[in-house]
Amino acid sequence: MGATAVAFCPGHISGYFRRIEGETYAATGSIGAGIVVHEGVRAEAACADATRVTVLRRDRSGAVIETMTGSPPIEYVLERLGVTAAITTACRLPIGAGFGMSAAALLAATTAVNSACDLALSADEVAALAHEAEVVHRTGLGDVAACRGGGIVCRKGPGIHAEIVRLIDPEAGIAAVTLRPLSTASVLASPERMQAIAAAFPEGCPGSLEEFCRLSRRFAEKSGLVSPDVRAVLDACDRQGVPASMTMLGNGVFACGDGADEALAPFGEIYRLRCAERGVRLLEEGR
Ligand SMILES: Nc1ncnc2c1ncn2[C@@H]1O[C@H](COP(=O)(O)OP(=O)(O)OP(=O)(O)O)[C@@H](O)[C@H]1O
Ligand SMILES: CC(C)(CO)[C@@H](O)C(=O)[O-]
Repeated sequence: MGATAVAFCPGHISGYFRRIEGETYAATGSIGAGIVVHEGVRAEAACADATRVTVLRRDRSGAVIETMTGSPPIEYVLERLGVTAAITTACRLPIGAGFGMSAAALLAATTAVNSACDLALSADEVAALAHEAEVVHRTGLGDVAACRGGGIVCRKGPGIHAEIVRLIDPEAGIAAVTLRPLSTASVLASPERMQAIAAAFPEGCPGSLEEFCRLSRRFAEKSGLVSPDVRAVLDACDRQGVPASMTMLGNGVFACGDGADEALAPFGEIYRLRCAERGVRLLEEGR
């Protein structure tokens, strides 16, 4: 085992997006809006003789509830860097539920490996690699760009260098539930779905959490992505006058403002999330 490092990256709930296809990975991604949330992925890395990635899910109290081995996008980054490392990621939010866990895991793991293995990559180089891995593995398009910082974000171009408007509002809180996982790759690989998504894209950036919820809902309705079980949750929110939309891309719902908890309570475990003020960061370095 070599040196170790720990990094954290917040998650990101995408409310609406449009894919942008470029000539390179860097020019490929999405535009759209989302909210960076205070919960995310913590990654611990140690430079080692062989690569091993362990993925942990924890419950509210911190106890491990699921352990998985391997993460193709993270392994891709290590290969591109020509290093081997032992990496453990841990998150409380579910994977495949539209909380951007793949991007958060990639940014946190790459940041930790950069330090543990003394690679001296810049923050831009770390993010470019994480973004490339997302595009190659179809696990996301705009989440890496979003969770480099905090806020309610509006991405105006694809990739990590495009303009991003960030509305940092620590008071902005949402509640979310997830019904079952939805593979991001399965949606991104479907030309019909991508066409409906492109046609549903609303112009403009949200000026508030409330507007973000409203634009997201308009997009969700037009996109054809709302499944019957997501519809039942949205109907319940509508009946109670709580703005809500679908987590992109997961079979889940996020609801904004007063009454959000009560509206979502019958449908499963509620994740109470605050708008994050900061993005990915290194937490610890050890020799
Ligand atoms: N916490 C994590 N640690 C390591 N790898 C992860 C983690 N979360 C996701 N991944 C990798 O990303 C793959 C696909 O994730 P997927 O894009 O479906 O989920 P997500 O990013 O949580 O959801 P979404 O993109 O809809 O927000 C997983 O199979 C895994 O390889
Ligand atoms: C494609 C996507 C919805 C998956 O989470 C997200 O990466 C985005 O908004 O580009």
